[in-house]
Amino acid sequence: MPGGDQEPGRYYVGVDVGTGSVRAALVDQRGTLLAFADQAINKWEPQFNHHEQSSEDIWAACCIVTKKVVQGINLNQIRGLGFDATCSLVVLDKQFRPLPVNHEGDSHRNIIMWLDHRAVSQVHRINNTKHSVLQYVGGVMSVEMQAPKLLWLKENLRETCWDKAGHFFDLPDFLSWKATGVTARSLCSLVCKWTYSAEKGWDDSFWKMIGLEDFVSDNYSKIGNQVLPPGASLGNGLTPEAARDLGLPAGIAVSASLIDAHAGGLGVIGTDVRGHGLACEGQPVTSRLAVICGTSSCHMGISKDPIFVPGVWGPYFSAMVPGFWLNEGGQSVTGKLIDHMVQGHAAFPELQAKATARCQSIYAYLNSHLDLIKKAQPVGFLTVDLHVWPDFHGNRSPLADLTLKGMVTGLKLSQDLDDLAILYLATVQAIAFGTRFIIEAMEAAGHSISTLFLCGGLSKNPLFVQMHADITGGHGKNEQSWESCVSQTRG
Ligand SMILES: Nc1ncnc2c1ncn2[C@@H]1O[C@H](COP(=O)(O)OP(=O)(O)O)[C@@H](O)[C@H]1O
Ligand SMILES: O=C(CO)[C@H](O)[C@H](O)COP(=O)(O)O
Repeated sequence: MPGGDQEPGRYYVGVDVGTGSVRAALVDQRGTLLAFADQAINKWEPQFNHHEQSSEDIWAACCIVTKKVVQGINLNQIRGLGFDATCSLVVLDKQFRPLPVNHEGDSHRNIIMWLDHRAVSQVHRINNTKHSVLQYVGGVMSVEMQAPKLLWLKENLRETCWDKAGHFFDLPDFLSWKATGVTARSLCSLVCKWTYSAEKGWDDSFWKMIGLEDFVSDNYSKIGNQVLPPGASLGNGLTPEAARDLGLPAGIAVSASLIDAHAGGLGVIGTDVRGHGLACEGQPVTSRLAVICGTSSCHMGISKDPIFVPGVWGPYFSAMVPGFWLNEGGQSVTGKLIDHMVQGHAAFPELQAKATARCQSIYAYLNSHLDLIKKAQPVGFLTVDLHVWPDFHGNRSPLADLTLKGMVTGLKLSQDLDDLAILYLATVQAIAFGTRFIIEAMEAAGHSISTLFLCGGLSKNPLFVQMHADITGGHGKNEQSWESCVSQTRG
């Protein structure tokens, strides 16, 4: 029986909502993974830089994967359920029905996704205020945070959305509300994406200064005036309605949520490394950097005292590890960029056909193709005259410049599979240099990092992991002192 020694098994269900899919895991009381399921979710891009999703669609996917992982177990032994998700903005009316976040008036699409860059004018105006809350987001607010998106809705969809809205949720908090009926928000989402302070709460002057005084006058009821630490038990647990949807018994404990990157960071940063000869063994946990790499990459470093890193989000108190400050560096597109480069190349159909013939993923095929063409030289040398600048969706950290664009130099007229493989390698290397750039900024501000812990979909790619180890390893230090571990807690 899963989970069992002599004592009856106790089970826990975790639901992870990424950008491209929803995953559920069933674990026992020791954290052993017993079952896993995933389900793709829909995304819409009605205009360039507008990215939308549907909260109903995402909830339905959560129900499908949860039902799958609990198949065949005694449901009465399930003790808890928790959610993490991307920090996308969910909009509901006063009766908790979806509202459109688009000009088409399609209320099914009621989520502005985290990577949506529609609120450029709004975020420039917010940054021009130089308000003191901006110190806690790296000095510059990102267009991917919630305040500029809310202002965009007020300025662009006043009648169809803003005036009717009753609730604006971060997606992780939407999911815990949907499961329990409790509208309390997680400290994780409010601190990291909404300018809430763990110590001082909301800052009225910020919302008034940016033209969203509406929230102050109704005591923040639409964006959250009850805040709980991640992991806190919500209300009376799973409601009968949500229990029916998910195929679980009513009343199971449901915890306040985490943002997906923070759940991944929490999952890997405390890893027991004894006996692996890693640089961080016996060192404080603050010498570790969790890198959560999926559609994007998030670089999570913690400290005992607040550290202000220009262009790196935070410091956020208790937003990931209780009692520690968090700095969060990030690259807005990494997995998405690799997919974009590979799928857009003229040799992509040939790659697909060859990978399928060998029953391999395209990335496993590309990695073995690079091994073949590198001959005796190290694989990294294949890109001596081909270089990629990876900011195709702006630079989240440490430049904090959403206007930046991508670049490729060194292109030739040929477009065969060798060219595709080398372009893929150059893209992976560029992303790894981006990580190094972020670490350098964090170290210049006071962090001291010796070991990277990778998780997420890209950590399944050995080339991605190796390039991160090689490229961050020489970073002004003893070459031997840097290492990368891979721990797959997600995806
Ligand atoms: N086995 C693999 N090898 C290489 N890349 C992978 C593999 N599995 C997933 N990926 C890449 O990881 C990214 C998705 O990671 P994931 O953690 O699922 O993302 P998200 O949480 O954003 O939905 C995609 O770009 C995908 O191509
Ligand atoms: O901003 C975030 C975390 O702070 C987003 O949730 C994240 O970048 C999207 O995550 P993923 O790449 O795993 O889908």
